[in-house]
Amino acid sequence: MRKIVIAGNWKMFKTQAESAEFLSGFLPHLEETPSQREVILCPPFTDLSLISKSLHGSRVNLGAQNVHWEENGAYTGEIAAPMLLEIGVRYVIIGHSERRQFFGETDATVNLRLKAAQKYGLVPILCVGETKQQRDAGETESIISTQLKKDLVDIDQANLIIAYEPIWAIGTGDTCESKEANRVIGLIRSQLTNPLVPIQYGGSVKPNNIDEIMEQPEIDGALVGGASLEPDSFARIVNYQ
Ligand SMILES: O=C(CO)COP(=O)(O)O
Repeated sequence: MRKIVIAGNWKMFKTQAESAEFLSGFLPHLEETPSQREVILCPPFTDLSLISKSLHGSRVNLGAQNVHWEENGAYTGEIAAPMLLEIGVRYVIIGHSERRQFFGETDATVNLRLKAAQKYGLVPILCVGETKQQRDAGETESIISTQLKKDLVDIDQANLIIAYEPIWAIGTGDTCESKEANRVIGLIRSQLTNPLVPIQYGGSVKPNNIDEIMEQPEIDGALVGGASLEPDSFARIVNYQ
């Protein structure tokens, strides 16, 4: 049985005060959440320490939005895995399209980050996906296949989550049709050596489409951006039927 994993990626949103307010609204909803569902919050680095303390004893796990590949060093602005582990982080998003698009992330650096995360015992959430232009040109399969081939060199698939995030569906309200997301996720799975890797869908996941998305047999969860910022909305997603 593959695990169901629902993660909120807060991107560059929420101060500490705002994240504390979120938790007080969100945590009580988790009493209704089926116990085998994994729930993860990935706030900005500056919120991690405070949220980690507030989550103590709760069933929510903590994730970061990036990690550097060295243990420490002269890398201004970067964060290393031991720093995350010490404050209770267990997961880390790697290769998000916003990192690839705006911060020069390449398949080579994604691979280095994945290796470092696993070396220190963090479970990476690897993001892959195509642009609108690539989809229109019929390149979806080849783009994703290349990303997987390059990103997953020497990666242990027993400790890995993948998120299929079509770039054109992120933050646009233009969700990928659930059957199409299911098809692409099936293709991703066919390229993996471990059939148990959870594969999430991400891109305009909302309370009104989560049920349909989670009905698809290949989809093992969601990586949620905008709709994870508001307690009731994220609770509705986590507690999908
Ligand atoms: O990028 C995403 C999650 O990592 C998706 O963002 P939205 O849910 O805001 O479209």
